[in-house]
Amino acid sequence: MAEKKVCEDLVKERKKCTFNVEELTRLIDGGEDKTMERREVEDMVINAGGLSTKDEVPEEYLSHKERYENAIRKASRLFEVFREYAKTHDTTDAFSPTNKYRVSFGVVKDISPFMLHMGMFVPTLMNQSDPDQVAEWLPKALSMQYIGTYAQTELGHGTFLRGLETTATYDPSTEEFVLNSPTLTSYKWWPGGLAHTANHCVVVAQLYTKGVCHGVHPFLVQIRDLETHMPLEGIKVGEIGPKLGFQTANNGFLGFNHYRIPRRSMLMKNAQVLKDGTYIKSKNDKLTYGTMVFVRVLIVTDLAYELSRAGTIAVRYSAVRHQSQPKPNEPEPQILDYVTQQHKLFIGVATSHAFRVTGNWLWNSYSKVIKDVSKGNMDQLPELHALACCLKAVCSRDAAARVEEFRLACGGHGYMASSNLPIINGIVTATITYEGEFTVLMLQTARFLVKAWKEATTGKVKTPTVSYLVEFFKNDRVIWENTPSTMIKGFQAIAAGKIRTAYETLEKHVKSGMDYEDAWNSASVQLVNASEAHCRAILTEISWKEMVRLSTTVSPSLAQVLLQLAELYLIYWTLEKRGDHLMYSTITRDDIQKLQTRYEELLALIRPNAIGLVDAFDVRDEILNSTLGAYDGRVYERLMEEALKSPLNAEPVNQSFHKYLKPLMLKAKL
Ligand SMILES: CCCCC/C=C\C/C=C\C/C=C\CCC(=O)SCCNC(=O)CCNC(=O)[C@H](O)C(C)(C)COP(=O)(O)OP(=O)(O)OC[C@H]1O[C@@H](n2cnc3c(N)ncnc32)[C@H](O)[C@@H]1OP(=O)(O)O
Ligand SMILES: Cc1cc2nc3c(=O)[nH]c(=O)nc-3n(C[C@H](O)[C@H](O)[C@H](O)COP(=O)(O)OP(=O)(O)OC[C@H]3O[C@@H](n4cnc5c(N)ncnc54)[C@H](O)[C@@H]3O)c2cc1C
Repeated sequence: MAEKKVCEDLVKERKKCTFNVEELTRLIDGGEDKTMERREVEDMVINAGGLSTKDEVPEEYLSHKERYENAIRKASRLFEVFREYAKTHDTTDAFSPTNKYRVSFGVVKDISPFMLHMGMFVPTLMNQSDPDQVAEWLPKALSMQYIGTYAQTELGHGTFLRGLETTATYDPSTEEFVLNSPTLTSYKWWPGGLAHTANHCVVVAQLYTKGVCHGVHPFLVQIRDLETHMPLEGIKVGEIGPKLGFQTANNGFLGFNHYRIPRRSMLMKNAQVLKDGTYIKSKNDKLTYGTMVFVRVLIVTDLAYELSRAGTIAVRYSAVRHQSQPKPNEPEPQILDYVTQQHKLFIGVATSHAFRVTGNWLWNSYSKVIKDVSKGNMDQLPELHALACCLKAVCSRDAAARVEEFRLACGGHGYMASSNLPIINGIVTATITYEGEFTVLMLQTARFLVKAWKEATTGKVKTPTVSYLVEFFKNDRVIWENTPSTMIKGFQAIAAGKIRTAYETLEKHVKSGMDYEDAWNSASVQLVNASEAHCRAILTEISWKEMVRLSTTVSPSLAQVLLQLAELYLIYWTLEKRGDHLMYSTITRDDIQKLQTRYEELLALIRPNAIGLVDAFDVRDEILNSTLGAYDGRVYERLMEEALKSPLNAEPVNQSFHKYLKPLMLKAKL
């Protein structure tokens, strides 16, 4: 088939670009070799038989059941393709931010029913099992003989893990654990793939041995027969029903009726139960929560990727869409030329870069701390936990806001399922809740910050990410200059100031006679604000420093663009938080006006590169799945082509006319 022509607007936009798009793509991927490899994987998947979505009825028209079956068919075929690839390639980076397997969105549009298998089941087996268990289970999980999920949340409790009700009681006479769901609220509820996909799962349950409860621990549990896939006796399993998004994730429920599993089914890297029922404690009981920390860390770079998908759609559409006539007798401008539109779009693009570089930095910190933990050194674990919590929470909330802004920037067409913005919205919004709910994670970081504040009052802090607190003691009002380093110092002063205020409020409540827990609750709005401010201080500092560092590794033309994006991100947030800056620095109305002017200058400087910037994200049309965002910009043609796929358009008159409308019309005549 002849290549369809690229829309003239996009041809012109691409000519305006001042930097080498391919150079930026390689930087985003982490190097030329990574870009080549990613493209190789994408070509392999897109061209593999049985995976193309091109000529299919769009999945939104399928029933709930058909949609799941379609997702399973494709996810299975995709796995086969990857299995072939893994025979000759190193695939370990599937568990790192540079993972090249995001191509799966080109196969299953929404969430794959295998997401939890690769995202949490396999990592938990790898990181929580002892070496013998890893040797036995991991090959089976990696080859999909064991299809798994991570079953922790229950109907009654998701946040409060110590409150989980599922029990695993050790019976030394048979050397087995007895799993039981004593109440309705103890049923597992939510795990992805649990409903009809998984035959195994990691179950988090309260461990009882010798009549003593030792808290929650992970167990590997078979739930379905490997031949027939029937639920095993003592297992009640099913699907929880439609949700806002995640339609093909196959989220399920699970109950146990005195269901027996062998002693060695407990994941025993950290804690153990011996044959006689003796309990050996973990060096640190929070190691059981390790998979959650791992996923929270990965979510930050994944959000950057989702922003790159949504941004590509909205920016390309904005270059193709013309609307209104500000100047009489002149053509309608591209909506991308409206400065308000640039304000909606460019901060989303800049945020994608800020999250990617901060996410990579967080991943490096995580890898270092986990290495230390494996040698028995847990010193940095609290700081890592505090960082992962607030970054996951704030980035997911910001990303959801940015995706919504991208959708709004596409006007009515952004509301179409065929734009793919609604599905991306559903995927991103879910991250605010799963893997630790927003407020709950912010309060975890606040616990750390309160301790850090107490430490800082002695003039020293042990952890580098809060060293700014000591600076604040010397000078609690930053002397303002409109420079990046002052803006960063400003965010640190705001964080320190808000931590101090929250801490003082907490102390005041305690001194007034409140229990610490009640005082904490009373101060919790301020504590969440303090966590947010701390996170903004981290995001602004790390994203700026990383972008500056990267700019020294690329050509001058690209360096200029990277610095513009980094500055835009800093100024955007300085302006957003101008009230806070007024409290903790000498910033003046005049400084703020100058920053606003600079912000608008940056929008104008970025404008010619808008299409180049999203082209550099290099999200293929097959992965973008969007009528509005395709590389060729044939927006209207695609919207019509997709509309014509509606089953309602298969016949000129729908039968409901004869059944309902006609009788209604006839009655009107009487
Ligand atoms: C955009 C697409 C993204 C794609 C991402 C990629 C892959 C994704 C794959 C799968 C994800 C898909 C679906 C999601 C699946 C799930 O949601 S799984 C379920 C997740 N559940 C949670 O996250 C539960 C949240 N709750 C908790 O983590 C804990 O219960 C709690 C809130 C932290 C409280 O725990 P508790 O035991 O009560 O602790 P307490 O508050 O008393 O604190 C005690 C001290 O322990 C410290 N601590 C707590 N957690 C950790 C930890 N993980 N590591 C280190 N330390 C920890 C805490 O700070 C306290 O310290 P103090 O010194 O006492 O202050
Ligand atoms: C799409 C999706 C996929 C998921 N996949 C999985 C999965 O695969 N496996 C799995 O085990 N789980 C999964 N979950 C469950 C998820 O991890 C939990 O829903 C999440 O951790 C939040 O817990 P919760 O639902 O109990 O919320 P709740 O804790 O009940 O939250 C409700 C409200 O109460 C507030 N609140 C609760 N505790 C406190 C507190 N201490 N202080 C202040 N406010 C508080 C919260 O801020 C929130 O506003 C999934 C959830 C979703 C939405």
